Parts: sequence; structure tokens; C-alpha cells
Amino acid sequence: MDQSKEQRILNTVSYNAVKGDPESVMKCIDKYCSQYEWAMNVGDEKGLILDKIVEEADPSVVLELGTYCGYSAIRIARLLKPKARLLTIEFNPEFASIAKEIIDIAGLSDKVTILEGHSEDIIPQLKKKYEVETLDFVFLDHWKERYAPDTVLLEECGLLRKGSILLADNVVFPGAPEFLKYVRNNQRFECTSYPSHLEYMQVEDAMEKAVYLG
Ligand SMILES: O=c1[nH]cnc2c(O)c(F)c(-c3ccc(F)cc3)cc12
Ligand SMILES: [Mg+2]
Repeated sequence: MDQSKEQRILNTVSYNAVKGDPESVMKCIDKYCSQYEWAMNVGDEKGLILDKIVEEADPSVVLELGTYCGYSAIRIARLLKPKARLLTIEFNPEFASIAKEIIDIAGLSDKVTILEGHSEDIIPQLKKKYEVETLDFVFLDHWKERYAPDTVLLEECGLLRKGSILLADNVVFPGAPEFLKYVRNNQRFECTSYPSHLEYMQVEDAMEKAVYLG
């Protein structure tokens, strides 16, 4: 059977990246996806915005919704302090398995745990099953129509604390209008928009930061 695009991304990383070097894995994926096959990694332009917000937050516990091939998990985890950890939720088993291998090549497996399943099923388990108290940083990059309900679910499960940072990808393209409406009209969130472009394209996109005020 023909290989999937995601398998071809893993092949190029496995063949060309320097083992244990997250930056070389990121460069390898960005090069392949900008020159050969577009893929929905956050990419280097929005990735730089993500870097700055993660560095400023210096989070100990991070949740990512939507692992895909692990590009943003690597991007985030490479910036985390020694004891900090990233939990990332992916419902597609093939993506989860490929991400695991790519994260391992980057040498970040000790910081990153991939949780396979639907966000609405796993979020309520984070406290008891995954020993999470509260989340310092959440990167929303999965199904756009899950952004708002999952934000409500995170709050209902007591996973947000004063100062928890939510950062959402693709709020302009493909767009997450319900999420924007929810956080921007909600006094418990302080929102900031970061205009950018769709990964590897000239199409407008943006990321939205929503800080939980408690
Ligand atoms: O489903 C997605 N999950 C997470 N991130 C995405 C993304 O960054 C995209 F650009 C896109 C995208 C898909 C098709 C297009 F034509 C444009 C953007 C989709 C996702
Ligand atoms: Mg995205």
C-alpha cells in the first residue's frame, strides 16, 4: 500500500535530521512541507510567535490539543525547563504513532507524553489519571469546532488557574469563530491576537492568546 504523507514526513526526518537535535528536526519538516508536500504543522512563522509566548510563560505543565506529526510538541518541549512536561492529545492513531517516532528522533521523549484519544474524553481524566493539578499553558491546534467546547471543559474540570495561557492556532484560517466569540466576550479571559500566515503559504491566519483571569 502507498505510504501516507505523514509517513513520508517521518522518512525525511529519520533520514536527514540530526538525532537528538530538535532544531534540525523542525528545519527538516519545514523544508519538506514547504518544498514538496504541504502539511498542517504550525510552521516556522507562527512557530516563532509560539516560541516567544512559551519562553515568556516558562510553563511547567503544558497541554497540546492536536499532535499531528509532533512538530509543535517538539517546538514547545525544546524550550521547557528540565522537570517541565508536555501532554499532547491526538485522536488519529497513525498520526500518534508517527509523532512518537519524530519526537523520539528529536530526543524529547522524556518531556512529551502522547495521549491517544478524543480531547473531550481525555481532558476529564487529566487530574486523576495523569496527575495534573492545573495547566500553565494550553496549545489548541486540533479541530476548530472543538476549541470553544474544550475551553469550557478545561475550566469545568478545574484545570485552569489564574494566569493559565491558552494559545489557539488557525483562528483566521480555517477559522475558529465560536472560540474567538467565547473568549473575547468572556471577562475571565484577557485576549491578544497575533496576526500571521497559514503555514508555508501566503494566506492570512492568526493565533489568539487568551489568559485565564480566574
Ligand atoms: O485540522 C487542522 N488542525 C490543526 N491545524 C490545522 C492547520 O494549521 C491548518 F492550516 C489546517 C488547514 C487545512 C486545510 C486548508 F486548506 C487550510 C488549513 C487544518 C488544521
Ligand atoms: Mg494548526
